[in-house]
Amino acid sequence: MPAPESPTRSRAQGDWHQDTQHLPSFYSPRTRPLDHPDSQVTSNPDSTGPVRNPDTNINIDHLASLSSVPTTLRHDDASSTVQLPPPSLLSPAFTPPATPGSLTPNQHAKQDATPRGVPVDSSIPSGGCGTKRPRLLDSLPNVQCVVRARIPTVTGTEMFLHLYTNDIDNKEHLAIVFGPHIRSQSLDAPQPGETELDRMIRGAYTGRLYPGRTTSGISSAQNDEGENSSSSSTTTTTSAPAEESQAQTEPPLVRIHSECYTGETAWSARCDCGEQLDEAARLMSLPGNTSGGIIIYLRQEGRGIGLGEKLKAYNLQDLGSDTVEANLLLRHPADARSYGLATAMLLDLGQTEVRLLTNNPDKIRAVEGPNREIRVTERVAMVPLSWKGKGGFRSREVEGYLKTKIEKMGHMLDAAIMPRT
Ligand SMILES: Nc1nc2c(ncn2[C@@H]2O[C@H](COP(=O)(O)OP(=O)(O)OP(=O)(O)O)[C@@H](O)[C@H]2O)c(=O)[nH]1
Repeated sequence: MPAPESPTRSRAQGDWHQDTQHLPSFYSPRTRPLDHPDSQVTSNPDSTGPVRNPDTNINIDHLASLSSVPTTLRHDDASSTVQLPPPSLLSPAFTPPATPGSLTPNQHAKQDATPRGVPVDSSIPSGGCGTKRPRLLDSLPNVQCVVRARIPTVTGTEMFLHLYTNDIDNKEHLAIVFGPHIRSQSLDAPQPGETELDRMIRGAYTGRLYPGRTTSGISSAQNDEGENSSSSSTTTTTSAPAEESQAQTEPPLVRIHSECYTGETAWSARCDCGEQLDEAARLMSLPGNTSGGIIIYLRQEGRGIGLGEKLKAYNLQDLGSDTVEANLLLRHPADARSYGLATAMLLDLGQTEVRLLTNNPDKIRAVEGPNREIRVTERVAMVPLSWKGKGGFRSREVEGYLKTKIEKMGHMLDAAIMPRT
């Protein structure tokens, strides 16, 4: 949310700077072979052959030993020889820098201007989304918004928090909605036998609640028809007031965000997740952004491996692996996430075109759905604030994390604009 500067996040910058001045800006921790004396990681004792990651069929032992081979580079402006991260067996092909969507726009003309995006088209190879095809489900999951509530934020902006259930997991996924015109069809659908108070309690009302309000503002015609009422999004009519049904001039800004307890709650400087969440909310709240915004907050902690496994991955990172290698060493895919729920939630919120805040090409294609139910018309890059000289934080860990995302996961961020130490 247009969240205030976290004191702890700011403090990390100073501490880090003292500790890491000697490191090159693109420093990325290297792995050690699994049999390194300092390593706590052991190769599979029961196995006589090489250990392979089930998803990638990559020989993990081989990967670890390859990663210890140094590559050297001499900076033009530095006299010391420094080591680059290891070459990767996993790197997807880079998007050529000149293709649409591959640029990293990092200048905003005015503080309150809407963020600049670049057009993308996932249907063509040169469309700025790489060439990898994510695995998609044949059909989208069913989602239901069960409750929504107004949340005034500490910066004065208001948003509506929508809580969803679905038919593929039992987690509470969220949509954080900025702007009064974006409404959930499944929430607004009248439910059999409910009263006006019931509707207001679950958030299916127009405008604002106030003490003594007695009607939800949404037509109860279908409700009155009794038994035939359904929560299906397609059969509902609502009577939203004029300001809520105003036409959108352009697609809303959308961020598909995956849960990160460490980065969002525990002040971690290992990743930029907390900053990205704050920045997405700030951009969506800018006065110049009249098309509103949606943060789809998916409960796929640790790129889908869960918090416990992510913490193990952090220990492996402290032992020298990068973020991809750590996942593979734990026998997980580099990225275990899916985005079908996000697609279904966006459709429920009435969106078929979005401007997506991301650097991740996989996300663009995946959120569009198996039949391109949604179209990502623009990509708005999430450039770390410290790269733009606009605050944020720096740490050796986050720079290694971002560098690995660029080099191994095809993230569309221009490493050349990463500030040097
Ligand atoms: N396994 C693992 N997960 C991590 C690590 N650091 C952060 N994460 C998780 O990575 C996810 C961050 O994903 P997003 O914020 O959606 O970002 P992204 O897919 O990297 O792409 P962007 O849209 O460009 O930000 C969260 O689920 C974090 O918990 C790590 O070192 N290992």
